[in-house]
Amino acid sequence: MKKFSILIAGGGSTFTPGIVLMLLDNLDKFPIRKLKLYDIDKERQGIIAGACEVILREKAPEIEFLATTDPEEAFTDVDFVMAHIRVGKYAMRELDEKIPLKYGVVGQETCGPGGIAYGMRSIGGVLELIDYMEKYSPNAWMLNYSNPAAIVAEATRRLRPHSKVLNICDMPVAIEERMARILGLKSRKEMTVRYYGLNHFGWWTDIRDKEGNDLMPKLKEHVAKYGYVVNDGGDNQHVDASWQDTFLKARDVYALDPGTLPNTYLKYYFFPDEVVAHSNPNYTRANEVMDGREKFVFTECKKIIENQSTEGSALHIDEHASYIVDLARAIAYNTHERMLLIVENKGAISNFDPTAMVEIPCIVGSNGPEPLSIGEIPQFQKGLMEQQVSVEKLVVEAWVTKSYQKLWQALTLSKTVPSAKVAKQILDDLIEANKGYWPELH
Ligand SMILES: NC(=O)c1ccc[n+]([C@@H]2O[C@H](COP(=O)([O-])OP(=O)(O)OC[C@H]3O[C@@H](n4cnc5c(N)ncnc54)[C@H](O)[C@@H]3O)[C@@H](O)[C@H]2O)c1
Ligand SMILES: O=P(O)(O)OC[C@H]1O[C@H](O[C@H]2[C@H](O)[C@@H](O)[C@@H](O)O[C@@H]2CO)[C@H](O)[C@@H](O)[C@@H]1O
Ligand SMILES: [Mn+2]
Repeated sequence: MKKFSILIAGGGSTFTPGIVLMLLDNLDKFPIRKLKLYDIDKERQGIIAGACEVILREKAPEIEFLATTDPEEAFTDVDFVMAHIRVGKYAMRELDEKIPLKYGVVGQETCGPGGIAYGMRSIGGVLELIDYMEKYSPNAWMLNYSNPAAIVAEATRRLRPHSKVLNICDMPVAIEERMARILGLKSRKEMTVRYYGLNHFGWWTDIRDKEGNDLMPKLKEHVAKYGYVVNDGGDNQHVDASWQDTFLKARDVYALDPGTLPNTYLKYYFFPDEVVAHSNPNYTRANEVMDGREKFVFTECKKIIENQSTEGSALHIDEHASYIVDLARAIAYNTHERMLLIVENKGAISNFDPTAMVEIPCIVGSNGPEPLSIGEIPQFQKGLMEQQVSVEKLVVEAWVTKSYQKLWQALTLSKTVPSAKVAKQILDDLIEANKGYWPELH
């Protein structure tokens, strides 16, 4: 069996140890000969890498391991690049969230002005990774889950149309795991789903078991009462109260269109006033993550380094992330797995912009994804998606042409922003905050 060489780009990510543990747990399905980490922050990556080195020594000493900030060393002899970079790190996420809140607007990592600001930072970073990959390992595939995935995907479509990049998000995976729990199934893989939308902006229209039985009625009954909150508390990644609020709020999001089941992120577009009212402008999700996941992961990694052992470590396998192995296997072994990916519409949603990057089921094989046909979508979803996809396209246009005007239009068009005046105030603050990260706009 062929063994693969994997590069994790954004090696210093809080998700890296969980993903490495997950990869090691799946070696029988996806054998690895080399595992490399790449980041531009040597110090941050060094802590994660120090722990990963110990983990590998204990669990799979045969795998060659390397952490580097040198692109050539990182990207040479690689089969898959797993990309999860956060350009500007949590310090900039904090500003993305706090600046809009100053003006009474949703402050969120990937939605509204925060997502737009993050997009303007991420495009260059992700394109750079693609270029390194194509220079040093032209046969490799990039599995990209760097956010904001919608804007990044539009940028890759427009600026690197022939690159082997697959854009994917794990929010539907996390929700489907909850659905499986609600239904009493062992795994989300017992369900076959139909879903469409944009990234962090979509709906399930049909969910069946392998015999073809309709599972939507039971799920709807649950979601109408409890959203996606599950009795057993769910998974270990979403214990924070803010995530529980989001899963519960799906109940109200669902009420808007009881014919479908919604992605949790729609709450930021349907209930922005409530989201703002419940936000603390001085302590946002970025602060929660820095005080929670980041502190936890880095403390645990430092302990492992100090002890040169994982004994007693609280780091856990990121089981959610096994969708990444499914995706890599689909390419490597031509499995034809059915997965939700962010791909160019090209008529799959027949009454929607063919050039939009949409999140829909695809059959994935060695040649990449083959999107399934969705057909016509209703007026409500179509209207929402047209507005949102225009925001995403305008951001990429603004980045390419360095246009202040286009970015102002993007902010004004976002459903989360009340007026052009507020859009301009937020934009001017964001420009100041993002100096050195965004292209200079004129
Ligand atoms: N698509 C999804 O569903 C999904 C799910 C979870 C996380 N994510 C994304 O994964 C990423 C990592 O999240 P995190 O919370 O662990 O962030 P993090 O800040 O802990 O890690 C990101 C790392 O990226 C590095 N980085 C920044 N710019 C870089 C560049 N140009 N080249 C190489 N490395 C660079 C940083 O130095 C940092 O170490 C984010 O983009 C996040 O939004 C996506
Ligand atoms: O606020 P954060 O940084 O905790 O989460 C933001 C991300 O939320 C989603 O990812 C979840 C994912 O759904 C879950 O399976 C697990 O891996 O945790 C992730 C982080 O909580 C979303 O899909 C991402 O795009 C966001 O970045
Ligand atoms: Mn996501």
